[in-house]
Amino acid sequence: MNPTNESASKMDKTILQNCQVNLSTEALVEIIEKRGEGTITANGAVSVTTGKYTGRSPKDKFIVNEGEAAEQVDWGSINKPMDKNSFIALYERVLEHLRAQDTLFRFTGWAGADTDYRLPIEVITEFAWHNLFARQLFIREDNETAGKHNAFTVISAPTFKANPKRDNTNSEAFIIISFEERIILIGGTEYAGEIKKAVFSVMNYLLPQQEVLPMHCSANTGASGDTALFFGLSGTGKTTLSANPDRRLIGDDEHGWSPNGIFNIEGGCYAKCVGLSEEKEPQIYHAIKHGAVLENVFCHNGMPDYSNTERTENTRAAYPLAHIDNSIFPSKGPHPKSIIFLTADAFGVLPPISKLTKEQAMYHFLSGYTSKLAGTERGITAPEATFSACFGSPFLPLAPAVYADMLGEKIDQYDADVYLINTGWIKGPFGIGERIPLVYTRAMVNTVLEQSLEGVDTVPDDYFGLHIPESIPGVPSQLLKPWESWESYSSYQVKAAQLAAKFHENFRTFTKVSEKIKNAGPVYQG
Ligand SMILES: Nc1ncnc2c1ncn2[C@@H]1O[C@H](COP(=O)(O)OP(=O)(O)O)[C@@H](O)[C@H]1O
Ligand SMILES: C=C(OP(=O)(O)O)C(=O)O
Ligand SMILES: [Mn+2]
Repeated sequence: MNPTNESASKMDKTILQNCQVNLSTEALVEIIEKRGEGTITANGAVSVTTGKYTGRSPKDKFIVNEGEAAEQVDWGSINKPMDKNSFIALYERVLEHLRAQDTLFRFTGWAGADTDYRLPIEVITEFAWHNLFARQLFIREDNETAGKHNAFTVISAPTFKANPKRDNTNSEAFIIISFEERIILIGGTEYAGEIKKAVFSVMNYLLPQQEVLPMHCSANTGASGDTALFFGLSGTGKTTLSANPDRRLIGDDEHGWSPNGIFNIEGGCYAKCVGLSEEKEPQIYHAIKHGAVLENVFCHNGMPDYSNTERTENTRAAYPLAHIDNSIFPSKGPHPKSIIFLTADAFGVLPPISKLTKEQAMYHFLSGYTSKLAGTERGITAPEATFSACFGSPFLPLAPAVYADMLGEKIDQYDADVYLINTGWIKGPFGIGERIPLVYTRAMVNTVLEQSLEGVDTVPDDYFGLHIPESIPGVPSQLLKPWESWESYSSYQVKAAQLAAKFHENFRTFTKVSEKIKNAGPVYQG
């Protein structure tokens, strides 16, 4: 069976005949320019804007309440149900809309770099640039056609606007997953991040059925095959910190952990561009070239201006892994030795680095304390403290405990060390000032990855019960102990107590967790 063939698709003939399939990067770039969808910047990338939706729109996301999913999904404010009839009616309307287009684009490929666990996907888009995005972000066809059946179909119809009253959506935008029909239906929004994160949500449902842990993390590996994972909610540094000239990149955002090791779900990266500079992030800076897609980046005379946040703070660059010179293909790696939880603390009280015990690791994974950064979700305009279970709750169709239990077993089985690294804000003389400088975070990460923290003395922290290393080469010691940046210990105490209370309050929702894990939270009880 030829995977690009119509027989591999569930889509109707009229639509398939209207699709240009798996066009080359060059052909897509040419079409994008010709159709006026985007312009070519001085560095050769395609530059597009996405109108009103410049970040994900979690309120517009639904899962169809049907079949097995009805039982399995952890329904609530994140996983909102849509009834099957509403879904089918809206799907038919979107198909009608697609049939009326002059041309459509179809990408066929895979999610999952491990051939044992990959999911066949097809992405049908109205816009050529969304197709280029899919080509760069997912895994392209190879000559193997084995397993290429029952593909999950992603439909991106941004110019179709829903009518909430008629269609039972929340707004004109919608992101709807049907596990039974194997369809992701996206409309009303042009933000390409919805496409990749919806596929990730699907993998978060399907992989645990195969005993594989899906993870919202980046991954890289050192010369000796020492793999590291970097978990973190959007904007905490997964992409930035996994790009490291001394280590090989596996992937920047979504991975599976199987009995074979780690595999990337994707074939490309989606980097935040705000404040991007050649000096601080050279690999990402140079990955933005012909074939890359820039989203909502302001350009002056064709020159990208990464400092401009006029359209959004959530400016993005999508490029294939091959644009990073030391990336691994196929993107797989051995079982991890080091696991880093990235958090961006906006209170200025969490230490920039601490080593976690096994119980603390479970506690912090379930808590997922961090800040939502401006722009990645609609309505977020300043850093906002949040608890996002497993550092990725918007993408988890199942209960957090499912993923946490799997992680705990794997940490035990492969004896991985777990660290909490805070890439958030530190107290300055005039308040919660700047973000911890990237050079220092990189120094901390490198120390962890070189296993150089073994045997280093630690200082306990009075509020969170964390173990803080006394010193790290290249990092001012004062920075390691957050209270030393405050004008007085008592002013630090006020904020630390507030945050500890938030941790406890949030953790009350995890009723089934063992006492040992419950007790691994902040030592300060209020
Ligand atoms: N200390 C730091 N550690 C990591 N990232 C930082 C730090 N300070 C500033 N940043 C910036 O924060 C952003 C992190 O975003 P990114 O790596 O894309 O996050 P993620 O991949 O987790 O969504 C980048 O724009 C990076 O330049
Ligand atoms: C693309 C996104 O995630 P991340 O910032 O984790 O790459 C997103 O949250 O829209
Ligand atoms: Mn990222």
